Amino acid sequence: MFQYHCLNPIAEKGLGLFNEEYKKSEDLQECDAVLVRSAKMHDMELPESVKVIARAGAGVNNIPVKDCAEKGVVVFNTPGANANGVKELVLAGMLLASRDIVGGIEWVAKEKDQEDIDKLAEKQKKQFAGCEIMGKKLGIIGLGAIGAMVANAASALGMEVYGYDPYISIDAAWNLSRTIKHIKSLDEIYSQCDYITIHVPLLDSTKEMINKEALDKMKDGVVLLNFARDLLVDEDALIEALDSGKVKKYVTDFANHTVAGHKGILVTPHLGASTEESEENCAVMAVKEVRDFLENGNIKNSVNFPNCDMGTCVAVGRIAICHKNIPNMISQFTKILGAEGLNIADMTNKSKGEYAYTLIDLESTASKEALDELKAIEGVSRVRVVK
Ligand SMILES: NC(=O)c1ccc[n+]([C@@H]2O[C@H](COP(=O)([O-])OP(=O)(O)OC[C@H]3O[C@@H](n4cnc5c(N)ncnc54)[C@H](O)[C@@H]3O)[C@@H](O)[C@H]2O)c1
Ligand SMILES: O=C(O)CC[C@@H](O)C(=O)O
Repeated sequence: MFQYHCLNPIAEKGLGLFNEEYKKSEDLQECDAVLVRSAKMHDMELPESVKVIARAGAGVNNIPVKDCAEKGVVVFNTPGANANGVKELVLAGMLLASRDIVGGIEWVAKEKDQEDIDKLAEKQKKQFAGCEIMGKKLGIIGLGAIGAMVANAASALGMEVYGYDPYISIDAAWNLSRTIKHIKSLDEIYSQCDYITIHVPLLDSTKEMINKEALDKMKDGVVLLNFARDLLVDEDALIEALDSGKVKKYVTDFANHTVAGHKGILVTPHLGASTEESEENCAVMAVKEVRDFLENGNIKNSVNFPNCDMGTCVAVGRIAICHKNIPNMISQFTKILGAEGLNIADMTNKSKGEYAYTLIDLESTASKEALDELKAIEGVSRVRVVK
């Protein structure tokens, strides 16, 4: 029996995929798995029982990913599962920034009791007029799941799309429309584009990448959209650029005291992935990842351990070892198992950066002593009997 705990509400369509072998628990103690959306986990004390965290979403900046790797806790996310939801809101954001739709709707609501509201509307509407996005230049920073979808959709709407992503995956590149201009320098995006949208993860290297220097290089009257993370933008510098007229509108999905209520800023309350479809897609993917990991030891879409798949175990036993990616680990594992007369039926070892993962199928059951010896190897963070 496995236990899981949800730190945020997770769509029932996903949780329904847990079978009778799983129990939802109201507290973390004794849990094998944690499911999370945006809850901040950096200061959370995780019990030793937690082996896996699944982020039902893309960004993992709310999770101490490296600390988890050190403790042998595998962290998953759900790449692409909410990308369409975000893409649609980005398109809406561009339209809201281009036409004063919000101002117009608010005006009608305010004047609703005017007898001649229809005539008044025709007179007043010029104050809400705007511009079209067709023919405008859109710069996209980050062409992953969301950026690539935004690029293709904006291109289909007649925008001239400039894309910048020095680390683009082959899959994302294949999915991009041929109309997207491949841009190799951010300066070109800044100097050419009327709209700029950012779709990169929040990392030390991307924090405040949109700063005063970047803003100064942008075209006068640029519209900036941020549906990725607020800390990617130096929002004090942004406010200055807005107040000076350099930036026409800032559309952000992240409410905070700097942006909320400020003229020229449209703020949504982190709604990018808040659609029925995205919430369900993320929950379904997260639960499948957790189940395959807990039941088979397989890893797919982890952000701190490598992909590793040995299917369902048909041997007598399977053990999973989280460890450092350093020399001499496999030989130490096989020495301990060999000394106990355990024959290895199958084995996989994969690495990702500093960390590695080994799955070993055995023709007989490993003793507690052998497991303890494996755990005691320097660089091993967790040994788990999967079967
Ligand atoms: N508003 C929301 O509700 C919401 C929903 C989903 C994701 N997000 C945010 O959006 C981000 C992107 O999501 P995604 O699903 O597209 O992720 P993704 O991993 O598919 O794409 C990120 C892309 O950014 C690129 N990148 C990384 N560093 C870069 C840099 N310095 N310059 C240019 N490109 C760089 C990567 O190569 C990758 O292609 C997430 O990390 C998350 O923070 C927000
Ligand atoms: O769970 C959410 O609503 C937001 C998810 C989003 O920020 C993400 O990074 O995927």
